[in-house]
Amino acid sequence: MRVLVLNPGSSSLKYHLRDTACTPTGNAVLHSGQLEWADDQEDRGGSLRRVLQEVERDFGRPDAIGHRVVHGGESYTSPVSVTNDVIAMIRSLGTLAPLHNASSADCMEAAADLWPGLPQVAVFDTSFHRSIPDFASRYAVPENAYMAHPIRRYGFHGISVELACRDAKGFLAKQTGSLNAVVAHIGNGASVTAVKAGRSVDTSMGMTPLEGLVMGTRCGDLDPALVLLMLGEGATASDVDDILNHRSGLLSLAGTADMRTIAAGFHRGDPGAVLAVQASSYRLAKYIAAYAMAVGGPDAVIFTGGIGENSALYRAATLEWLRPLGYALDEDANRDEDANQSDRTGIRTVSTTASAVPVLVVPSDEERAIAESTASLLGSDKK
Ligand SMILES: Nc1ncnc2c1ncn2[C@@H]1O[C@H](COP(=O)(O)OP(=O)(O)O)[C@@H](O)[C@H]1O
Ligand SMILES: CC(=O)OP(=O)(O)O
Ligand SMILES: [Mg+2]
Repeated sequence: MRVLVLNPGSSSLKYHLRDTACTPTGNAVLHSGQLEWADDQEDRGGSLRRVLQEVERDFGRPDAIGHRVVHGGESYTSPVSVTNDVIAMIRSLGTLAPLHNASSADCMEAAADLWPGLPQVAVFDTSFHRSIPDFASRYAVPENAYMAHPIRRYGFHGISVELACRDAKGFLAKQTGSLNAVVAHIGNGASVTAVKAGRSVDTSMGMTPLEGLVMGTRCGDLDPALVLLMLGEGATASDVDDILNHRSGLLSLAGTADMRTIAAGFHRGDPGAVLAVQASSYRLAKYIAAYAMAVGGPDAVIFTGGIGENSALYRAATLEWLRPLGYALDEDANRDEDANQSDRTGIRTVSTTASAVPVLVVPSDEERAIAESTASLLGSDKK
């Protein structure tokens, strides 16, 4: 089945045309691309239509579309066929994922306009985290105070984390369902997940993708009283949203959210870049140590996502904090130039054999997982 996968991020849309019938290691990429979102909503619709038209012109109409949807709330625990009701629910959850959900709903409507009747499937980042127990997902605040949606930790990046675990399990030759891992998905958005016996038991993102790690432009964990102080000093809710979602994180510490630029600054000794690497890696190391407890001892720590896969500096800085717990980096294997040491799935080990826990780099492939889920829901995965 030829599935067009649409993966809208906060600032861009990644799209892949995949053939799910191919290859033992996964589905084949027939075409892929990325567009940067325009700020204005009208232009967004136009750029979306152009992407779909370009795919149709060069490859013909796909058999189905698979969408990555960041927030599925409490309603969606597995992939679903897209209907008008589903689109409305995804839009209503947009208050909890303002950088992502509206884009998914826009993609679904643009595709339905251009290709009426073409099957569309929504695959949710939140689904994998439905196994998190109440003691880890419940916030100690009154339930439902002022909120349209249940107050709890939903967690995100589940599509990426689930597939990284599946791939790592093959690499480590573990039995199905038996993997204990701590998975750090570090891209523009970043989160870390505790996986026990193949199921998510805790994750650093929360009710929204703002909690947890220091991200490209998002603050991650902070004292919630800071929000009250800002409001008290005259900021509006939208000012606070802009500050915490768009102007914080690495950007606020180093003046850029791009880890490549930060790494260059770090090696020059630029204080902002040094602080950004220290603060972001320290936050991740704290979570890894805590989640090692949550999973009852990990079989592996996994780095994935744009930074996790490509930044030797970020991985080395994180493991340095974890050295007192016996984690040991293999400096040669960790070098990005050594990425060709990986197996054919692109997985490689960057820790020494003496390390308390093996540390792996596993390529993130959300598009492969979404294409597979789409074909599977539509009953065509055997074709
Ligand atoms: N070679 C590299 N070295 C360091 N960082 C990199 C490299 N390539 C990409 N990145 C980082 O990966 C980030 C994007 O990751 P990605 O997972 O694609 O993000 P998202 O899906 O959240 O938009 C960029 O911010 C960039 O800093
Ligand atoms: C949930 C999230 O932050 O996604 P991304 O990393 O793709 O922006
Ligand atoms: Mg991403």
